[in-house]
Amino acid sequence: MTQTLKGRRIAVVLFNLGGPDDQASVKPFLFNLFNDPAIIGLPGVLRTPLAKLISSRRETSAQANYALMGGGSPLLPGTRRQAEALEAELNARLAGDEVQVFIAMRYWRPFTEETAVEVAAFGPDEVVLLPLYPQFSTTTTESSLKIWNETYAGSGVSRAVCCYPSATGWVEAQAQAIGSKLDEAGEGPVRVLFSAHGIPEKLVSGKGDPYQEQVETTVAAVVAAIERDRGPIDHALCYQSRVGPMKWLGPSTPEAIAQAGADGVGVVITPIAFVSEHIETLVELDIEYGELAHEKGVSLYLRAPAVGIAPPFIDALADAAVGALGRTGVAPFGQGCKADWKACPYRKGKHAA
Ligand SMILES: C=CC1=C(C)c2cc3[nH]c(cc4nc(cc5[nH]c(cc1n2)c(C)c5CCC(=O)O)C(CCC(=O)O)=C4C)c(C)c3C=C
Ligand SMILES: [Fe+2]
Ligand SMILES: [Fe+2]
Repeated sequence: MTQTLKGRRIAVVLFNLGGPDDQASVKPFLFNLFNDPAIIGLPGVLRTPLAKLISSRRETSAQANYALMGGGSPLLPGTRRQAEALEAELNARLAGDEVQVFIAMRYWRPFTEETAVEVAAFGPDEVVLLPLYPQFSTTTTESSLKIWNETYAGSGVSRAVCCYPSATGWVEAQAQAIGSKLDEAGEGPVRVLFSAHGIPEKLVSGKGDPYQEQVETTVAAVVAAIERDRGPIDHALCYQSRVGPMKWLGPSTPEAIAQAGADGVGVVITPIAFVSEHIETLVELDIEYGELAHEKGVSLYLRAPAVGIAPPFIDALADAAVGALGRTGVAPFGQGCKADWKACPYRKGKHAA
């Protein structure tokens, strides 16, 4: 049902991971990440000392990687650009209402807890919780929404967007970015590698985390959009950024790059679970895996940019926010969906809105 009531104050909260803004904040950022029970599922008495240990051990190498991007993460500036574009789009679509878009980061500033206070001060009639993760994972979306639900004490009816793995604008933005790189690649044999951030396999098999299934949904939709325009493409899904000793989802992106070398095909690689540029794209995909591709004899290695503020993607976010505002009779997170997200009516093909 479409809302017709005008003059509402609408807060849209964008959730993302956050990243250190300078070299000094690398260690506390890593501590916050590894101290999250959604990342390390141990009781606090064990998790907190472990998080201290891991963040100390990783500090120097992580600082060196952030130094390659000027010292800190570009995630917040990129997210601010997305927030501005979305706010303009939503205020145009919902003329008569006042829409303000906020940013809530999980592990660094602006912290979700701080944003919850800011949103309360805005005094919204409606709150839309919109993760900048197209695919739901317990490690990302659920972790962010949990903190939000525990800390937000302001006004308004809150509705969460669970995920949007096959939303039209998201898929089109991906297909366009990859299509441009395929044009650049020219005539030789090329494989499109869809690289998603990995998670431990145990989260999928044990906890039923829907992330892998939703990443596969995105890949299938993007491949269909590309093939609609250009005919069949060679493609593979792989997972990057493994951390720690556990078995993660595979094949890993380094394995997929080595395979491309062995098969004698060039590579167009695209981040399929990130919507902006940050350490995982600018350092891991561009520098580390670029060097690996060279070592493995991959003759062509091109990387498609993250969708950022590509108009179809901003449209997809706006569609999701407007869809959530008009939602009645569907349990938002914090009620039915959070308690039992496997039963979420917005899972699978129904996430487009
Ligand atoms: C789809 C998005 C993401 C998932 C799923 C995810 C899971 C996950 N991540 C780690 C450990 C690290 N992630 C790090 C950086 C990082 N991760 C994401 C997104 C997802 N993570 C983003 C957007 C970023 C970039 C932040 C930035 O500063 O630019 C890092 C820090 C960087 C590094 O040292 O490599 C770690 C560590 C785990 C363990 C995990 C699932 C269990
Ligand atoms: Fe859901
Ligand atoms: Fe991560």
